[in-house]
Amino acid sequence: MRQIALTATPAFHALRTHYAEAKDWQMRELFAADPARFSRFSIEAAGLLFDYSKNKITDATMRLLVALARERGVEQRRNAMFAGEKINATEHRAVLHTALRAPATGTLVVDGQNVSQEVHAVLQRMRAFSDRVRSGQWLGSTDKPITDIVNIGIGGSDLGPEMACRALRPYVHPRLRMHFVSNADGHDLDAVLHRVNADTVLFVVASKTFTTRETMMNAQSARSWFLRGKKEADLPKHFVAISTNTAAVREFGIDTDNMFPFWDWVGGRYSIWSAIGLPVALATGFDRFSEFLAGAYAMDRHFLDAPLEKNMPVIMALIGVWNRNFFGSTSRSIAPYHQDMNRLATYLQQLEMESNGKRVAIDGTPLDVATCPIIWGNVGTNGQHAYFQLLHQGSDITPVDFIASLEPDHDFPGHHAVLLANCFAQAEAFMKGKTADEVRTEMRAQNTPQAEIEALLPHRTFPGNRPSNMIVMDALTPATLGALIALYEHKVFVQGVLWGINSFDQWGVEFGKVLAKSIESELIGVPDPQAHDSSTNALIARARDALRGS
Ligand SMILES: O=P(O)(O)OC[C@H]1O[C@H](O)[C@H](O)[C@@H](O)[C@@H]1O
Repeated sequence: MRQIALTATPAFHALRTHYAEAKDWQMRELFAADPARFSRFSIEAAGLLFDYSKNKITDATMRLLVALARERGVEQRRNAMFAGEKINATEHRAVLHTALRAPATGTLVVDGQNVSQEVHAVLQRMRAFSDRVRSGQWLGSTDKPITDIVNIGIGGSDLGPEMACRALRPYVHPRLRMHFVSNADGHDLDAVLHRVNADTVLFVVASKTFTTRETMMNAQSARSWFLRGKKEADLPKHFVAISTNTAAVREFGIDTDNMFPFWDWVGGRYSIWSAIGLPVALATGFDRFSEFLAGAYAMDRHFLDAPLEKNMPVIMALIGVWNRNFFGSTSRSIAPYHQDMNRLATYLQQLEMESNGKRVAIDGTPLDVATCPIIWGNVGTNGQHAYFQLLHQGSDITPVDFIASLEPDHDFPGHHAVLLANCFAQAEAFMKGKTADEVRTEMRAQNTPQAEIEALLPHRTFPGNRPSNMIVMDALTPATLGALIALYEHKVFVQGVLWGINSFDQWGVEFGKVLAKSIESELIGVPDPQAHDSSTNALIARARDALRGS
């Protein structure tokens, strides 16, 4: 079915007209004119405060943006997703990661499956298994408790569990060390295997398809390493699998009793809530994992129940579209002011860019608007000393998502006030900038000679008027982390609906994989110069020489 292009909607036209005026607004003036701006443009839900007042918006902007969301059918699409309709049209699949965090009381039937019953049956198995490992009842082949858990997976089967295990570091069991191996590069596995002992290690092989080359290779190599000093019969105590593909797990040699299933209606980048979250349950305990799910569920309820005008994911999505499609921002920087969130930006890269990095609409027609911006970032304070220069004074305007947690989980005096001060100051500085007059006054107070003041003026002024969002939580807990991730998931969903794309496929990833397969066979077998350009041929020839020599 053909759908109307975003740019053809009346709401988009109205926004274009509005933008002609908005493009010259100065946020400083907007703040000065309205003392209630913060309360007007902030929302609280599911333990998060979302302050979007430092964007170039007014009430009129928000009315037009919300009208756009209505015109694009955000509410209907949202309801269709939650109801299990096959909204992933190119793969004929439902999109039901929200069912993974819903309470056991509901019934949701998809293709004759009672989804909620199956979800909770697997959760119970995860609870039993993680309890046994954590309590030391699950013993390795020499009757010792597990000390090291090695998750082998990539993409959605790696980024979520690693991000969450790091973010929830204070909750991790003191006996357990968590490791994550994803790269086909053998150095990744090598580094981890040097740090673990075959008697006390548990490998979690995580792959939705159980065919992903990197993961299968790492799992095979881990298995061979293990069998150097152990017997096949020892494997079940040290290898478990998470997958949707039972046959492939069995073929790999993992007992399907030690397999935790999930389903094709869970996209890889949305799978942290499924059995893919097992490392999180192992590390922090099943009760904490349940709180993580409950935090996400609280955000789901908010997304379902709150009117669009006060709906955090909807507003966040609309602000993103306003910056992307009207102000032309090409990237968004993620700046968590929390060291334990140091994998968040990487996680969000997959969530956002694999979901919305598309250039055709769901009906296959080319889009005439830009879609997902480039997502990047790092923990805020470290970013300040690396790339914030560009954010303040560079030629591109990059909106920033600041994320702060008010209560620390350590007792070093002074640190947290410094951290929060930096976070809030950066957001203020992006908004306010520093005018030439302010620089002059400041430099005169430092007795700088007039000629030097004038020479340095262009370098020391800040244009400001640069947008940012601020997300604040009381503390980084399993629940607030769950709510935060669900917030971003729903934001991505709403943006997909606004742009009219399918956020749930990833055909773009396949092409390189197929080419790699044919080059791999040429590197170790017979080269086929007809198949490539001169650059690729030369690179293959060079690598063949090196591989022969090694
Ligand atoms: O879990 P797996 O089937 O091994 O897939 C791992 C990853 O592989 C692909 O590259 C997809 O683009 C990702 O969405 C997925 O998360």
